[in-house]
Parts: sequence; C-alpha cells; structure tokens
Amino acid sequence: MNIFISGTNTGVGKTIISAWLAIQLNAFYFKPIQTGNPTDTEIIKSLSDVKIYQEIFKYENPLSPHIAARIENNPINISKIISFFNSSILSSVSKHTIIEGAGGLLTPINEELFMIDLIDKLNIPMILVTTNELGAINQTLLSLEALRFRNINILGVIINNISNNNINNRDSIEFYGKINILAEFPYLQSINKLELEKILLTNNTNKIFTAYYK
Ligand SMILES: Nc1ncnc2c1ncn2[C@@H]1O[C@H](COP(=O)(O)OP(=O)(O)OP(=O)(O)O)[C@@H](O)[C@H]1O
Ligand SMILES: C[C@H](N)[C@H](N)CCCCCC(=O)O
Ligand SMILES: [Mg+2]
Repeated sequence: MNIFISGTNTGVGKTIISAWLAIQLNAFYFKPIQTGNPTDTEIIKSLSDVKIYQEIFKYENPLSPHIAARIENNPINISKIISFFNSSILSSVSKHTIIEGAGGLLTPINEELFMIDLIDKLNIPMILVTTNELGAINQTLLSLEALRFRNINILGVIINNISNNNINNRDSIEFYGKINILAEFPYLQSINKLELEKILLTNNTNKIFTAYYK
C-alpha cells in the first residue's frame, strides 16, 4: 500500500510520523521533493533502518519548493516523479511505501501545481498530519476541504502533540471534519528509533492495512 503523508503546515511532524509508520509497517520511505538541510531522508536514516528511495528534487535553500527551484535553476517537473513512482514504487515488491510531501497541501511546486496536485496525480490515498496547537482546528478543516474538493482519498488524520501542551483538538476535528482520527501521537522528550518502536500502531491505523489486504 502506498500512502502519501501531508500536513496542515510545514513543521507539524510529517517526518516523525513517517518514520513511525515506516518502522511499524516495515515500509520504504520516499521524499520526492526536499528543501533545506538536514534532509528528511537523513532524519529518517538517523531514526530507522527502513529502505529509502532517493529524492527526485533536492534543494539547499530551506524555502518553498517553487522558490528554491527558481533560485537553484532546477524547475520541478512533476512527470519525473510520476514516472519514477510508476516504474520503481508501483512495481516494487515491498508491501508499503510512505511518501512524504513538502510543507502543506497548497505549498506551490511550480507556477501551475501545488503539493496537493502531486497527491492527486500519484492517485494514492493520504494521511493528514495536524497538531494539538491552537489554530490547528481551522488549518485541519481547511486542508480537508481542499482534499475533498479534489476527491482525494483521505485515510484519516493523525494528531501530533508537537508542543506537549494540554490542548486537545481531537473531538473538534472529528466532529466538524467528519474524519477518522487514526492516532494521537505523543510528545516525545527524545526522538530515536527505540522510542518510535515502542509506540505501536493504533487499532484505527491497523484497520487501514487489514482492510487493504481483504
Ligand atoms: N511528537 C513529537 N514530539 C516532539 N517533537 C516533535 C514531535 N513531532 C515533531 N517534533 C519535532 O518538531 C520538528 C518538526 O517535525 P518534522 O520535521 O517531522 O516536521 P515536518 O512536517 O516533517 O516538516 P517539513 O515540512 O520540514 O518536512 C522537528 O524538530 C521534530 O523533531
Ligand atoms: C524548509 C521546510 N523545512 C520545508 N522543507 C519546506 C516548507 C515550504 C512551505 C511553503 C509554504 O507553504 O509557505
Ligand atoms: Mg518533513
């Protein structure tokens, strides 16, 4: 099963959640578009032994992909990602691949396309990562609207307690978003392979994969 991990914003924990899912599912990891250093791929390598596909577009500038591509004179051609996906990932024997986006859904890729269009063209289901921060209810509901407008298959939302605060957005996101909360991921004092291995997949997350194999 190939799953796209996107988020309500940059810095919400897409990479940490991707590392966790890849470890628990023994999945491959793929970050097609990377800006800035350290790269998410390097972070995944430091947190796990999962197999990794090389980025297709990688930029030094820690900026929006459309700007980093312009500055570094390497425009993003989405068909390069799609053909790599179809030739390598779709035909791979691996059970699962976790594909992480850059930034949020309407983060621009070039003058025509956004990150959400990459999900649409890859035609794979996605998981939306949000947080337990003030403001995340609005960001999550807006992201869900954008995804539903394009009929993208949303497997559910993972709420990442990135700030270790006592705000809990679960009930509001579930009620107003009419969406499956797959997991509430805890704040981690230290982030390493052992800590990620200890956090087992929730029933709601497991259900996705058992349903897939029916
Ligand atoms: N559950 C958590 N507990 C503690 N720290 C966290 C947690 N989730 C994420 N972080 C920290 O928050 C920061 C952002 O996380 P991460 O890099 O996963 O975000 P991202 O959405 O992948 O960002 P980008 O858009 O750059 O890919 C990192 O420093 C990460 O270690
Ligand atoms: C540099 C950062 N860590 C991410 N790789 C890219 C975030 C781009 C966000 C663009 C935007 O939507 O404002
Ligand atoms: Mg990331």
